[in-house]
Amino acid sequence: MRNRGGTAREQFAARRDIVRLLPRAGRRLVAGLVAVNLVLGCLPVVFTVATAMVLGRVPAAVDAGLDSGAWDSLVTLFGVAAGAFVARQLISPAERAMAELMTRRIDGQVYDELMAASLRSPGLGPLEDQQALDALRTAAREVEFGVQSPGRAATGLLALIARYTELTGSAIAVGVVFSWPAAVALVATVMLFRHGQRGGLRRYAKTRSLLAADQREIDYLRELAGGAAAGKEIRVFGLAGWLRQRLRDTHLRFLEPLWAERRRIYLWPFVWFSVAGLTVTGVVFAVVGATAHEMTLTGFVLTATATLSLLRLAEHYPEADLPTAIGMRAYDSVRRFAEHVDAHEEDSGPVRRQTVPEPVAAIRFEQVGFRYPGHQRMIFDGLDLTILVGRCTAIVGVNGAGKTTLVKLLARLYEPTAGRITLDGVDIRAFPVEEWRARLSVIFQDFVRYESSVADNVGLGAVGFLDDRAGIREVVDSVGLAEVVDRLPRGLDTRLARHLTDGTELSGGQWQRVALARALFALRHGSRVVVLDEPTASLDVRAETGFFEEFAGLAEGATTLLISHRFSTVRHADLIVVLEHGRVTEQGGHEDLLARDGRYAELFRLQADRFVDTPDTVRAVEGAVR
Ligand SMILES: Nc1ncnc2c1ncn2[C@@H]1O[C@H](COP(=O)(O)OP(=O)(O)OP(=O)(O)O)[C@@H](O)[C@H]1O
Repeated sequence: MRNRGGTAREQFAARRDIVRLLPRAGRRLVAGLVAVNLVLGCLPVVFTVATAMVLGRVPAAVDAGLDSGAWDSLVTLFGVAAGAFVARQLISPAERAMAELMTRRIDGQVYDELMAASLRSPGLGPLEDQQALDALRTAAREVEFGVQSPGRAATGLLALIARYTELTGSAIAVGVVFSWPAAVALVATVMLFRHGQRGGLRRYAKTRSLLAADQREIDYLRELAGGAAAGKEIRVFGLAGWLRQRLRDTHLRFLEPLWAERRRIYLWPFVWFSVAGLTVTGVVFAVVGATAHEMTLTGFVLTATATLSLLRLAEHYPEADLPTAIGMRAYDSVRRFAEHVDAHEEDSGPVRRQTVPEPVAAIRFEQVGFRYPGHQRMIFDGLDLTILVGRCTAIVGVNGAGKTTLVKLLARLYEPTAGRITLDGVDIRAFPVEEWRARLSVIFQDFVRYESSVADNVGLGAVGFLDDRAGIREVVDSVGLAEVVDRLPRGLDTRLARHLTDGTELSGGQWQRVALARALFALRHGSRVVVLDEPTASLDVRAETGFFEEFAGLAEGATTLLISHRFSTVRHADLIVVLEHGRVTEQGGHEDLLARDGRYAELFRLQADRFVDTPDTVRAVEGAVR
């Protein structure tokens, strides 16, 4: 991770990075904000000088009377001071509006960059890599809410122009009318104090970044407490108290180091500033007092007010200090995330551009080895598996055997760490990943329930054909959803989300049929291989019994990979493969495997027994009821 903020060189690099972001806001806006900040920096100096001159000239003007030139010049100077004051009041809101616009433009582009990096990744690697996820979440949170974002860092940097212009102007005033050494001493005091304070802020920023994991846990717990997803279980299990306590503990763990750091930032600079500031002011005023008889009234007033203005500039600049200290961390995170994505991309080897041929014989896993990034455990080790084209292959295995992982490898969401997967002898890495995926239609166990219309939920199986309404209608009817859809208030256009106006919610089984329809729709539009991960998990017994015949009819001719715990679902498959300990341990037809009396037969009988009323099971159930 880049460590911003330690040495002067790193601070310079951080500033340079902010400057590089500025052109994203548009040259005219940047030039406008620079000009406005320069003016905002000059106006207080003009006000101070004009006021001092007004005060210095009052005695002479009073002596000379209302019709005198001295009185006129007094009125003119008063007009200048008042003008400077009013102009500042008017220009400040304009500066804030321009700064808002700049923040939005820069953050918008940085967010786009982040999303592009996130979606650019062909695989899931970066989204399951803990460090990459940390970077993604930090970046997304800051940029999305624009609190301490890169956009704020950019506007904060420009706001410094106003502060330092005022500082320079006030120092010049003190130097010209009083003493250059005093001006230098005052500026040095101001800068020293600023340095100390910014050091504190940098430490604060660092502490904050070290607490990213706690911040993530807070986000998660908040989502859990406020979201509908966990709402049922929290209420049924009475988890509200546990959740509140955990939120409180995590919050405290997160906030306590921050509070401590904040105390250090506010307390010690305040003490040092008081000591140093009072000493320098005391010395300046002592010298002013001693030489007052040699000074004009204007010089005296100007020295006093400019000195006080200068010292006021040693304070914390809320519009600039925190945003420049923290804002770029989000941008660093965007870059770190993009680097992770690129690193994962390199892992998947060079992209070759061979066109995916029409499958003829088989897809083969050849001596495939795989472990998840960042994990040591081999999920597959020397896996050989053949998926025959045009046939239905079923994969069975206990929980955690690697069935879903196998699908992820097939869809190239991950690449094997050893061996290869081939289509008719060609390594699938030779095909452009998006072209390969267009030939696959995968419905995962946790398929996505898009908060969109029924038509979209089906049509997203082949996004280029979303306007094929007739095709969507046909697959919806073929999976037995016709009646359900006809009863919906807006038919196919009903949105499937209860919280949306006119939206509705489907049952688990109905959703599963929607997912099946999505797979079938993909098949109509160019996909050749259908993969269904637990397709009957939410179907009722009647629907499950008929599932295989129905689906086989609908997906006629397609290569099907079926993953299920339910043996009643897989028993009709052409080939059943038992996956265990990262390898294929048995394969064959249902009857074959039963006759072999191995693992498949054992698991099949175990499941079948649950549905057969043997005297033993009847006795057991009756005993349990009594
Ligand atoms: N993203 C991941 N990162 C690390 N390990 C993972 C990841 N996903 C799965 N695993 C591990 O890989 C193994 C295989 O998981 P997989 O989901 O493929 O099993 P499965 O056979 O589909 O299980 P189930 O029948 O329960 O759905 C498990 O031990 C799991 O802990």
